Amino acid sequence: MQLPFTTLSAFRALMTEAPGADSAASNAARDRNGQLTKPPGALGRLENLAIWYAGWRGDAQPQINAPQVIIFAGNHGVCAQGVSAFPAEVTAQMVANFEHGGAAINQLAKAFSARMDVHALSLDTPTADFTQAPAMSEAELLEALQTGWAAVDPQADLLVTGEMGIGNTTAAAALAAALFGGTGADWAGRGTGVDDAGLSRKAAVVDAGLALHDSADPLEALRCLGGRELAAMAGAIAAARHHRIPVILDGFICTAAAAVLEKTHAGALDHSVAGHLSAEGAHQRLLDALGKTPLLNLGLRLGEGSGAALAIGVMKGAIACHSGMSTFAEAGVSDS
Ligand SMILES: O=C(O)c1ccc[n+]([C@@H]2O[C@H](COP(=O)([O-])O)[C@@H](O)[C@H]2O)c1
Ligand SMILES: Cc1cc2nc[nH]c2cc1C
Repeated sequence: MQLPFTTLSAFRALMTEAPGADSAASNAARDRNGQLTKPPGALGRLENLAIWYAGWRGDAQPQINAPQVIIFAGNHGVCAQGVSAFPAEVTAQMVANFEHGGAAINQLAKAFSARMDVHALSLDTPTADFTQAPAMSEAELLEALQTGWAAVDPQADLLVTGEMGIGNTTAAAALAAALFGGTGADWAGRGTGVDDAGLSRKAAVVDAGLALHDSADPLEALRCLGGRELAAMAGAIAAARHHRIPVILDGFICTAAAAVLEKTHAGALDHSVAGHLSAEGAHQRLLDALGKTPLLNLGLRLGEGSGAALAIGVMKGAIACHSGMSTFAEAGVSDS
């Protein structure tokens, strides 16, 4: 596949040139929504979701036939600081589990008839410990962005990006702090389940990373504090915008990765909806900073795209109603 960018500056430029929604399609969808056999507004958020989706697809009466779930995996040097309840080997072990169909996301993707792809990014070469050095070189960041971009099927009509990476809630917390301000204590959470001492350690590790790196530029923050799977998610979400594929964001790590795009170019996440609110403490703060309201709040803190995959069902429901319902005139129902 021919990639549209081979440098970080070309990636930045692509973001500024990215297409917007088709306002004729969203206006026609809004008009159709007003004629469907229900009291005005009775389908709640489903109504605006359908109009939003129609705008991005350029079709006032769209279908969802080809959702894609992509899981990116990466390893993190910052695990050396004792920031996770699990050992780093679990990342590769879970990739094998994804490949054999045994993880939660395999079942959720199947339940909503989504294609699922798994991309492990250089698991044998973890990123550098960001308390000591930038997590990635520019070349490594570029490669991960490109992997993410190329992973998106241009024919998909809905995208979920998920991740697997022991230690990545620490990377995501550091990234969120660099993008939105605040300290480690504001953004660190329990991840896979660290105890109180682990939580304080994570906050201090984030503060050490913030003190070491000049991360005023969002892509530079991603390079210094993030990780390969975060960069790949950012690349995939940017590619989805390029192809006008709506995106459902997953939990804390996915949202932090996506936030890099929004901070690089305001409006870059207009094609994205927050699938769920993770139980990871700072996810609400992150969604607030992005102005996104999650579709679901089920107490999940798994990652691997699970909350977003569940929200495929909500999106499918919204589109089934919008595109399949009869209008008052068609059904012979009195509209007032
Ligand atoms: O998506 C979330 O909000 C989320 C919250 C807590 C943990 N996780 C998952 O757990 C792993 C990171 O946790 P940790 O404790 O190793 O930083 C990683 O594989 C994530 O997919 C994910
Ligand atoms: C077992 C396990 C499964 C996961 N899936 C996503 N992150 C995870 C972290 C752990 C530890």
